[in-house]
Amino acid sequence: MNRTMAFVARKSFPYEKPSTWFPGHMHKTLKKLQSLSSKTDILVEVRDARIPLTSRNFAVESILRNKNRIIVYNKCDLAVPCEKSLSTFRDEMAHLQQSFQCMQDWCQQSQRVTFKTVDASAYVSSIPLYAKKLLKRIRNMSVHGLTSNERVHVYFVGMPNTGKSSILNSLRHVSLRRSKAAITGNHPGVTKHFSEVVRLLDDAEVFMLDTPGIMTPSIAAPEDMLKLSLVGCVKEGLIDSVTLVDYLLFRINLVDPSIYSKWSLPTNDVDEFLENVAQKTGKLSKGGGYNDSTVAAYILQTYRSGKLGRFLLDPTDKPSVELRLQRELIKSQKK
Ligand SMILES: Nc1nc2c(ncn2[C@@H]2O[C@H](COP(=O)(O)OP(=O)(O)OP(=O)(O)O)[C@@H](O)[C@H]2O)c(=O)[nH]1
Repeated sequence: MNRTMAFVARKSFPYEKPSTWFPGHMHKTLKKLQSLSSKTDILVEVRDARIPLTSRNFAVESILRNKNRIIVYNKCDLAVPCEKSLSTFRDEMAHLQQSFQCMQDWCQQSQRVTFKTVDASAYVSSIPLYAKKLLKRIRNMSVHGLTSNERVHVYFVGMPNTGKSSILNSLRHVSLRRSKAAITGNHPGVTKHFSEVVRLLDDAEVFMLDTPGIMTPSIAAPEDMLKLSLVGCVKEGLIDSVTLVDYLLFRINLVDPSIYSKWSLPTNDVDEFLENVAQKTGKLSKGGGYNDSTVAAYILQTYRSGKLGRFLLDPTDKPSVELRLQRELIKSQKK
């Protein structure tokens, strides 16, 4: 039997560090979001489609629950390989939404709080069709809540680097043909303050605001930090890059080890993997050594640009989702 056929992937990845990343500007943002009171405001919550559960910020759930909310699963181009799987993804997200709804119904009965309609959609910020659909949703929601000259503010909220500013820019471009209003960047924490108010519609008083990305003050499970770091929601360097590549290797092996066949035979050994990648990409020194951080950074960059498999890092089956929501509930009650 050859090595590829005999390969057995690891079943678990032990990781116990319960750290989070919650600098001062996130704390301020959380407080400011808490003070928003207008009934007509709309919150567009941007999540990363690769981690639909982990990029759900349970710390802001209590803030968002009385608001008109649209959930956007952005970066679908990095999470699902083709249009066919996009429709499966949409079904999975609809199912997820039902689970969230069940939890909300439970909270509603036990804690006497109310939730407004939540609308969820898949998104890719560079595709105008998605922007047009989102624009239509926002228009319907705003016009519904408007009286004469009342203003509607649309806030873009979510974890760092999920694409909030990019979505704001794409909407503005599609609606008004205007150029970028928000600064974007390929690392987390680019937006540090609430942005200026910018117009979204020219025939109604609907305006948009970008807000800084916020993480949760504590995390529901230690593995969350690995996932958030892998997709780039967390500051670079917080988790060692070789550990991240090891986790990525673990996750790819569960999906399909042939994803990295151009570099290496299937392996569970991160050192062997790094060495093979270094060799195949010309990163070995004359003496045969390699810099593991440089090779790890290259692998992470390849994954983040969608060139190393497109798959979800969160399980979306019913028992996993329920377990996840229970954990979140316990965490948010402990605060
Ligand atoms: N592949 C892909 N990349 C995207 C998408 N949307 C945004 N990006 C990229 O993701 C990175 C982060 O985008 P931003 O719009 O700055 O994200 P943000 O949520 O405003 O970031 P913070 O300021 O950290 O809160 C940028 O490099 C964007 O080009 C998408 O749909 N697909």
